[in-house]
Amino acid sequence: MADGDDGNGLRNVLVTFKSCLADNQEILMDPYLKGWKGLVRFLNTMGTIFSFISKDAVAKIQIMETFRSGDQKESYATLQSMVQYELSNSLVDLKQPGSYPTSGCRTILRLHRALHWLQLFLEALQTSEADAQTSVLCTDSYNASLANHHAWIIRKAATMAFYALPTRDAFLANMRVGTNEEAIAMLEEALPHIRKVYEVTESLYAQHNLLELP
Ligand SMILES: CCCCCCCC/C=C\CCCCCCCC(=O)N[C@@H](COP(=O)(O)O)[C@H](O)/C=C/CCCCCCCCCCCCC
Repeated sequence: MADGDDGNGLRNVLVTFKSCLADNQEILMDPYLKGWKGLVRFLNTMGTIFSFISKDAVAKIQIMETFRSGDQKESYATLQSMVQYELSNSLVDLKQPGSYPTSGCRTILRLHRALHWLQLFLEALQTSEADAQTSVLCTDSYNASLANHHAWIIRKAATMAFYALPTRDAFLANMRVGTNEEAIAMLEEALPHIRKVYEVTESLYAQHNLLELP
């Protein structure tokens, strides 16, 4: 099984985000990346039309995994230690693209924005009516989050791909956590942890003026 999925469907993937938060409120890098890997694995079950999205996510996960296995791996143990290390060593392009196009801060910012999309999408899915269209839920969540940071061509391609999403029933079944009711209950359980990870990261990035990294 790939990381982030032990064969019991999306429950284990989403619950991974619960283990991101250390006792000192820092965000642990390894479970954060493990959660993303599980999400990408789930996305890959939706069809090749989503490949361009999963490839970008995989590339970003790999950048971070390389940091986590390199000389400075301890500096990348948490999002907080990464920010501290990269800023104090001037390893981040703060205003315009330059010498550090794949800094950890920049790379995590892209995943962080995508986590906001995920939060909004899961909230919409959880509260939606049985006849709701997943493509509409996904488009609305995307437009309220990630789309604001994407070029026109990416927005167009993403919005087109969303039309290929399965019906709400098929989507919930694909999560492999039991009945629709059980899947919705699982979302309710996982969402507070995803929200918390998003909020702590948002606050960390805001505190260091990192929310608009090029
Ligand atoms: C119970 C529901 C579970 C839902 C599970 C969803 C699984 C989603 C898995 C992965 C999400 C993909 C994360 C994409 C990260 C995108 C990062 C990004 O913004 N990259 C752009 C900017 O990067 P730089 O150029 O600055 O390096 C890049 O341009 C993007 C390229 C690809 C297109 C990204 C579109 C993102 C749409 C996200 C919605 C995914 C829809 C999944 C539908 C289930």
